[in-house]
Amino acid sequence: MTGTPGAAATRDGEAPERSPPSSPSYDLTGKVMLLGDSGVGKTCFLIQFKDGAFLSGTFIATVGIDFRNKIVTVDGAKVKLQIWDTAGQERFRSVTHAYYRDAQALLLLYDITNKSSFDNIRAWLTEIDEYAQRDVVIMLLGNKADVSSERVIRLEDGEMLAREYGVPFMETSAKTGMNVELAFLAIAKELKYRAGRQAEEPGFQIRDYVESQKKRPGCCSFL
Ligand SMILES: Nc1nc2c(ncn2[C@@H]2O[C@H](COP(=O)(O)OP(=O)(O)OP(=O)(O)O)[C@@H](O)[C@H]2O)c(=O)[nH]1
Repeated sequence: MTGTPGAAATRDGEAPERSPPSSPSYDLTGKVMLLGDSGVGKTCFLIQFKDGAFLSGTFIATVGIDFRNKIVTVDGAKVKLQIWDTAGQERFRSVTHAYYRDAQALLLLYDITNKSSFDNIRAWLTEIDEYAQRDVVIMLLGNKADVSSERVIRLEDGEMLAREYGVPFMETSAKTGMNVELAFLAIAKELKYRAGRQAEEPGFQIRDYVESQKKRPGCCSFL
């Protein structure tokens, strides 16, 4: 929601590229980018994860790029996630392209109440193919699952698209918090698995993990 074009904000009072301190309070770090059309809820998704709060009211589009850090614990390891919130508006694309190559994971959001945000997912995936690392972790998220009365994209449509591209998928709500933490935890688990991967180890499968953990819209009392 805030930021300066072409420059990374330092909201946490910490420069994003600064080297870790001599005895870091985490075991590994990972860069995660939030992508998707303007208004799908990327900033709210990040704030819900970081602060457990939902920003309602006037929509203020992100300018350029912004970031927040959060440390999560997975399987006994502390993973510091450096999360980049990008501007969805077309005019900021050249700014965000520069950040793709450093990202280990991408959360690609559409809005279940906005058909064009879903239709544009293919274009986002083409862009990812062009600018991101080959082995980047991608997760597709259908956000605003709390607004069932305005839904235009069915759960099955999201599932089908994700299957086509071989990526994990969930519907989420930055408002209620549904599946928000799970999305980041799954990414952190995948990054931890990759960092310590042993040839003989049975592989961690992020899609299986997400399928086993996710909540479906309407399933839960907090919706
Ligand atoms: N009901 C509901 N509203 C949401 C949700 N997430 C975001 N919103 C609303 O959607 C609007 C856009 O949210 P943002 O998080 O600013 O969208 P964005 O994707 O960051 O937009 P850009 O910064 O332009 O890329 C705001 O009015 C939010 O309050 C959600 O899960 N449920």
